[in-house]
Amino acid sequence: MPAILFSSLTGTTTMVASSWRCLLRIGGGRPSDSAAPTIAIEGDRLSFSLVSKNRATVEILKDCSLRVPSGELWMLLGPNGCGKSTLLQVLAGFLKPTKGSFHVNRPKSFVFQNPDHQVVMPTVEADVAFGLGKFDLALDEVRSRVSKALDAVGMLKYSQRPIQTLSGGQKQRVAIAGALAEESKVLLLDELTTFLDEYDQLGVIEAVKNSVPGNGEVAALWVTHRLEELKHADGAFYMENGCIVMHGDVPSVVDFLKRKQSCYIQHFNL
Ligand SMILES: Nc1ncnc2c1ncn2[C@@H]1O[C@H](COP(=O)(O)OP(=O)(O)OP(=O)(O)O)[C@@H](O)[C@H]1O
Repeated sequence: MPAILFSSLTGTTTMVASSWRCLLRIGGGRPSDSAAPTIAIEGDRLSFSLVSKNRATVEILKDCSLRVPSGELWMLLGPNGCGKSTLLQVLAGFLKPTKGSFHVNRPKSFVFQNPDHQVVMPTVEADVAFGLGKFDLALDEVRSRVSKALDAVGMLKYSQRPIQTLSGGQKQRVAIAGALAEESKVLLLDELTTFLDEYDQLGVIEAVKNSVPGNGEVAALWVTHRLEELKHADGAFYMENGCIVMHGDVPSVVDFLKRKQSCYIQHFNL
């Protein structure tokens, strides 16, 4: 653990925060030396069910198949309650699918919706360095990774700032920087902009776009209900009632959604 960065912490704080952070950065082992496959996220006929209190089986995901290539940002769209977050949690490994299989390149990181659930350390720099403690890196390497990651999300000039003075969007960007510092190959992003104002939304979108450079190894799957964010993606999946009913490049998905909207308007004679 980089002692200089964490000198203000007590051992107790570090231990508690460390076990908590395991939830965010999943499988943070060293990246594999083998060449990364072209597909970073792959799900094959994933289903997920729960048994309700009255012992009825509730199907939340039904036969969901998806593929996200390395170097691309894809969005997962759909109405409230259609299963987007559940699918993301299955891909993160938080939930075990009832049927189907999946592969997600590692290390993979999950960034939660609430910015206050992302950050655990007193300063920006310490928070980004936090997950690197397990790698036994030289201090120069830690510093270099932290600076590079903060630069990618546009937060380098805030490196010494106390975390609690940041806006929600800035906290999200610090969380993304933490994942990049660990050289995460996959970012699973759950409705990052829900609690943010317009300015912070744009900052987070820019941060994600910089983190997923076109020909790079990092892929991201972003759950959103904001259609205006679609224009930043390389492609999207559209879900309804637990199923992926459409996927494709952004123009095809936009066209599909416009046609859906106009059918709806005609149906209800609006
Ligand atoms: N633990 C649970 N017990 C019972 N039902 C659940 C549970 N988790 C999710 N659900 C149900 O599964 C469905 C899908 O939930 P999920 O949160 O994945 O949807 P979502 O598309 O992400 O919704 P939103 O856009 O509102 O966040 C919802 O109907 C939800 O109520």
